[in-house]
Amino acid sequence: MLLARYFFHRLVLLSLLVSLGMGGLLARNLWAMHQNLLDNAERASRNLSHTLAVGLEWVLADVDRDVLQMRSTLQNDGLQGIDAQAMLAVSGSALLLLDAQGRGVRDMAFGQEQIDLVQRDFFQALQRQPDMGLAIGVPQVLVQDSPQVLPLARAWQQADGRLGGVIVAFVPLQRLQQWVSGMHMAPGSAINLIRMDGQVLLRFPALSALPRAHTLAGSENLRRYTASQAGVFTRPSVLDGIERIHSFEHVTAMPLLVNVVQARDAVLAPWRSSAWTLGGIALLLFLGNLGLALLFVRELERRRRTQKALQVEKDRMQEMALHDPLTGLPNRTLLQDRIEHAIAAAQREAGAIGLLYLDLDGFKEVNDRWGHAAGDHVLVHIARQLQQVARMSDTVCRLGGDEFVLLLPGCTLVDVREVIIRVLQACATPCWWHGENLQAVYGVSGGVSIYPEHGTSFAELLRHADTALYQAKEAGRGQVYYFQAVPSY
Ligand SMILES: Nc1nc2c(ncn2[C@@H]2O[C@H](COP(=O)(O)OP(=O)(O)OP(=O)(O)O)[C@@H](O)[C@H]2O)c(=O)[nH]1
Repeated sequence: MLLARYFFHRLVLLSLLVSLGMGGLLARNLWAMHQNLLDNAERASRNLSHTLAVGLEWVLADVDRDVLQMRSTLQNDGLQGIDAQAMLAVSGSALLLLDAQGRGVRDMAFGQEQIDLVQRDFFQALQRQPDMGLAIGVPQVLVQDSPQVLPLARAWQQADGRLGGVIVAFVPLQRLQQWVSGMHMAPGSAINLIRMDGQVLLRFPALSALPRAHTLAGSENLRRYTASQAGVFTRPSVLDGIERIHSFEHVTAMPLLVNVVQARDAVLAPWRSSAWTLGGIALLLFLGNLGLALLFVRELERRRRTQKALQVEKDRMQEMALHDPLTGLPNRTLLQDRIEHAIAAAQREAGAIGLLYLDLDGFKEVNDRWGHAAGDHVLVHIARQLQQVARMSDTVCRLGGDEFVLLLPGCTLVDVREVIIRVLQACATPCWWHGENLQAVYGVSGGVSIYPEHGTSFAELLRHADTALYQAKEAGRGQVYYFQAVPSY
């Protein structure tokens, strides 16, 4: 409950607000870092895929030029136009001429005329659709124990339009691999060479789990790859479902594209560790801040309580200093203060003040017969009676012992008579003590002085009222005298 009250203290709320502000700022910066990292990764991937696409185009277009050159010779001059020298590929790749049945007609690399490639994917594709242009096969081994090659093939047609055969160039895979082999790839990142139909031709670094005929055909990723010349997007990979940043670019004039994929998790790994560290520090600062604010508020509360207790004590002391502890009536000190204020007011307004000095008769006997407690009871009873007859502006005071004073501002010599009657009646009311009426034993005598007739100061008025009281007692008790010993009732 107390903690809940502390919690809603302005200081704590302020500290929460400051902490929230700082937290917001930190979150904003972390978010900016996060976005920067992704942007940088995208930019780096885009640059890399662009460089690779341009480089591949440069190499493969060279090879394709050789193929095109041979096709034009074949179509113009037929087979006899091909001599050994003419078949030397300028690009340095091996060239092979297949007849319409996929058998080797002439080759510059292997010197094998009996080679049969009818089952190879590129040959079958061209056989089905001779006008498809450049066909690119999956990396393959041409003859046993030779290194893997990437086939680039085109059909040539005879004068009558029939398929004359296929010219195929083999680009050693090693030649392509050596470009990328020096690159350092982060975990989960890869470079892929993909045919437009979705067939993955090459992947670096090679995945041991990569299926031989891994194809993206029919996937959303392939749809995006083929929808534009180049681009970047983030999606799970087809192969393993890991979320990756995909940057791709088409190899100009080839049914090929290059993509660079980076695992989003790996890209964000350094950010994540910074975020945890900064988040942890921010949380500690937040808790520290909150803790300090709570401690501070608790200290403030403690001081406030102490001050309140001190004030209560001070008020109590003041009350004790100005009031009678038995009856709670103002004491002599407060009476003096009130009279002086009343005199000042009366002087300003030419008003009057009555002072009625009362002393119980036979009070000692009450004490003697029934004990001090009974005496106290009588004193409290008289105090209450006097308070009841007094007006709001009057002051009933206990001077000490069995002496009471009534300060009656605005009360003239004429008015005081009525007050005296009421006071004497009030004091005559029964005062019961264990079934006995103590009032049968005591009575009351009084003396009156009036401002300004009988005095203009507290001391003078009190003294004269006391004198009148003395005279009343002398005259036989149970009566009230005005000063100058004129009996009033
Ligand atoms: N119970 C009680 N008695 C008190 C207190 N203060 C003074 N007294 C007693 O009050 C009495 C006052 O004395 P007196 O005024 O001579 O008593 P009295 O019998 O009224 O005499 P007269 O005034 O001459 O009629 C004394 O016995 C005091 O001890 C008090 O606070 N409580």
